[in-house]
Amino acid sequence: MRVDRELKYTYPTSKHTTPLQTYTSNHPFLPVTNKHTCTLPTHPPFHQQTYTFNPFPPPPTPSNQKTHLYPPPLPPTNLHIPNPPHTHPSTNNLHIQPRPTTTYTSTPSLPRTNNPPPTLHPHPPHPFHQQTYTSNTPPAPSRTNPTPPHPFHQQTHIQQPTPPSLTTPPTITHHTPTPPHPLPPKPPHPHHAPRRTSLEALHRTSPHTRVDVSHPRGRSYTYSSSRYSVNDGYYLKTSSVERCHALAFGESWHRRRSESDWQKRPNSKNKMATNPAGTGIMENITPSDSPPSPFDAPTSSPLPSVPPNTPSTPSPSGPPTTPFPSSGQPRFPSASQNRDAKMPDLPEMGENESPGAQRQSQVSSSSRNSTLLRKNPRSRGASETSAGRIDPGTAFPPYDPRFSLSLSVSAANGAAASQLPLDDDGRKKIVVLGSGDFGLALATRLVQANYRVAVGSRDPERCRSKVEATGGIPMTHAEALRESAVVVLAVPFQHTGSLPLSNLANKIVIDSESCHFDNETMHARLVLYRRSSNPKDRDSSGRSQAEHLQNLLPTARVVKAFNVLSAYTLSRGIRGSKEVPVCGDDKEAKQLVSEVVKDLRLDPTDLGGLQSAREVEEIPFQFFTEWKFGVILSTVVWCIMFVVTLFRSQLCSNLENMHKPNFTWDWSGFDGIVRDNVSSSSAGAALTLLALCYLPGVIAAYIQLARGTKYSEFPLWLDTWLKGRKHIGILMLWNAAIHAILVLSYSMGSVGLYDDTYSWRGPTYVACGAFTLLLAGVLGVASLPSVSASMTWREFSFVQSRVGWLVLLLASFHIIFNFWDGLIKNNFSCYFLPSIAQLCIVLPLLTLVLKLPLLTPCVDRSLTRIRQGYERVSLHGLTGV
Ligand SMILES: NC(=O)C1=CN([C@@H]2O[C@H](COP(=O)(O)OP(=O)(O)OC[C@H]3O[C@@H](n4cnc5c(N)ncnc54)[C@H](OP(=O)(O)O)[C@@H]3O)[C@@H](O)[C@H]2O)C=CC1
Ligand SMILES: [Cu+2]
Repeated sequence: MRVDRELKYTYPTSKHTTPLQTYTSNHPFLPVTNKHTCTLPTHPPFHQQTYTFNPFPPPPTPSNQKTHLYPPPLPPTNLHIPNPPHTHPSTNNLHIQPRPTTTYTSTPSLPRTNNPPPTLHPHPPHPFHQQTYTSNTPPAPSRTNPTPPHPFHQQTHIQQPTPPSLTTPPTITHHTPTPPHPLPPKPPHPHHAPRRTSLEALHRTSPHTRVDVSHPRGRSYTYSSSRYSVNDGYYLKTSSVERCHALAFGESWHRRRSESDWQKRPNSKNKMATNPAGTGIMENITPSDSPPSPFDAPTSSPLPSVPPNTPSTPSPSGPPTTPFPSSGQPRFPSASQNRDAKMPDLPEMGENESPGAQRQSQVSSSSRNSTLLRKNPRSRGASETSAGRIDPGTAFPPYDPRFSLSLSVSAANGAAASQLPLDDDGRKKIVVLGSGDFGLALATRLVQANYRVAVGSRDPERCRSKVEATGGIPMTHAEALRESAVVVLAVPFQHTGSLPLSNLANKIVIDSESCHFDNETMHARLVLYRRSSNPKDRDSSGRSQAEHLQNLLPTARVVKAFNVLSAYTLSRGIRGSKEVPVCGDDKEAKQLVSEVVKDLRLDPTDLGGLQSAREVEEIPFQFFTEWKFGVILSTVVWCIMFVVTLFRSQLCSNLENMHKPNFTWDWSGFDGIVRDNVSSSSAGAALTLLALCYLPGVIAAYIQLARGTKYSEFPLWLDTWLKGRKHIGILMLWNAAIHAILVLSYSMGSVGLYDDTYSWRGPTYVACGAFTLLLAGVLGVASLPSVSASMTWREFSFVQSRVGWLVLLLASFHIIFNFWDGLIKNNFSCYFLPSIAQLCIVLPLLTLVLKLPLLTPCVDRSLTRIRQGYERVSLHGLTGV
């Protein structure tokens, strides 16, 4: 008796869009038992499959001789056996024969188990029974071109991908069938969906790929070392990656800030959408740029998917992505990623225009750096390519939104770093040129890290004592350069020409210079660099010193590093970790320098190519760049409040009486300026700033809902606003604290809390104020990088979003209960100026009112889907399904 057996595995690949994928293979199983488990030894447990065997094994025939030791790559989540002749009409099944058939369909709605699938047919199929395998995909080929079936094995193969072989991992092909139903398929319940982390999927598709994951929040160094090894790859726990909306290949989830930026990386999105193994699994790795927001429904599948049939190339009409750096997070010409990766993108990593392989190597770097790179609004080109993605729903965004996720991937088979030469004692040898403050401080740290440091000087005898005090060895430049192939330049750039440059040929030269020490020169250079909005001009006029050095030393491999440190902190010993951006065009040299940085107990951050040095060199000279927006905003708000209180409390009474005879200026009211005006101005400013923390997220949500996609750019003002929320929040806390302190110190006695006029409102509003202050403090503390780094993403999101909204509500009640009557009434005195309570309650109420519709289930669901990558109308011209 011969039975041809086919197993058909159908499973959903995408939550919203997907056509079911069907894998069919012939398995002449042995009839040992009717239960057998095959496990792929090199894969995670979810590969375990259970097979049920037909008791009637077919003898090998020419058409049926393939032996598969391993099951197909993706296991059936369930085998669902409908009554053979009746299949649901909506599945577009093809029935060749109405005779007894065995139909295997996996349905996402059934719980996935490891139990053996049910017997293939309630009755053992007759060997000659024709078996028909149905698929949810249109079976046109089999209808039009039916291969004459073997007389004993009449079969209809609606889809027959290449069966898995023993040696090469099977590939999964994507089919883009007509959607069987006009409505998108219901997303599988998260518990039923196959649980694969993004990195597991990545690991499966590219098992020899190394994945570095850093935490989406906080400075990258916090998590830069968190790697979890699995087999020969790396993966991170589900929660970490999925919650962060991990990104594939560390790129492409960045938001594109401008057309020119987009043009710099025309293939970035393609890189994300097409995975190297061609398996399509990568679609589970979502380029979702925004971290989970308050609107992210917990019911969403852990891995939001991108519609597979959505072209990944953007429309030529404009930059398609959302504002985020997602993070997330990329401004560098080399780095992108993700997010943007934002991020984002990470979500917004450094993005470089450099194409191809160089770009790949930069990808890993770009994600990383971001914390150190403050966005300079004036230098949009290269720097802004790394735009981070921000979660509009979280009031205090991560320390650097470009870090919403930094996920970098680099090929593990890349060249290994060359080794530093060792001395007889096994110490690594390195050269420091220059015996100035920085050279000596660096030498000290290197010696502490068990390096043999040759300090090159124009006059070794003169600096001998200083150098020897560090543990270094004073030498002439030429002597020192014979010591090692790795040289740190600790000589001011303008004196580089007096060094024996020919001796630097073929060496790895670490340029530690930030900017010219000469203020005038430095200023000139920065102006030159920032003046032009055209990246081309900047390339020609604003080249970094590291690039100049590379031009000067064409055979050397220049790496920029250490410039963000100061001699002072180096010599005193840095507590904890410190991020040190490293950039250079030579990957191997960069890797080696990174090792040196690590040896000094610092955290190297790969920023990609040497061009990134343009921004790296400016880092030490940035001056509260990120705070600018928040400080200006809060100052303006506070001043408005103060002027209003000044008029209403002090000026108006005088101004209105000025025309009266015998008018004399009444100064009595001015006594309370510090006590009352400052207190109420601070209170009003605090409440307004709190609303301003949450308002942009609400506006962003409406924009996303209106556009039906998150892959479109927010207006610049909104983008700036979103990114400034953290600082606005901290300044809000500052104002609230001032108000609380002043009220407690001066006003408590005069408030009359327990007057009859206040009745229950007195204690209530005070309690609201107290809780507001307390919870606002929690918000502020949770936004500290060290604190947020210790929280999970969900905890962080909960605090910044849910608790934040609660604070806004309590603060509004604090005002409402206090000024119960005065909120509505206005006696229109004092030039129609509103009272401070009326003024400061407007924005909170507006924000709360706008937020309410977003909480309704249908709107919430739509928004959640959009933020998971669903596009109602794709930017690429296709309609999302
Ligand atoms: N100071 C700091 O905190 C930091 C400095 N840096 C960078 O490190 C570099 C050195 O800084 P720093 O040590 O503070 O500077 P210093 O002026 O203290 O030292 C510079 C050293 O360079 C050598 N030098 C000076 N003039 C010449 C010349 N004409 N030809 C050859 N060598 C010369 C001298 O060493 P000798 O007499 O032995 O030849 C001198 O000690 C700079 O590029 C700076 O940007 C980077 C980060 C922090
Ligand atoms: Cu108050």
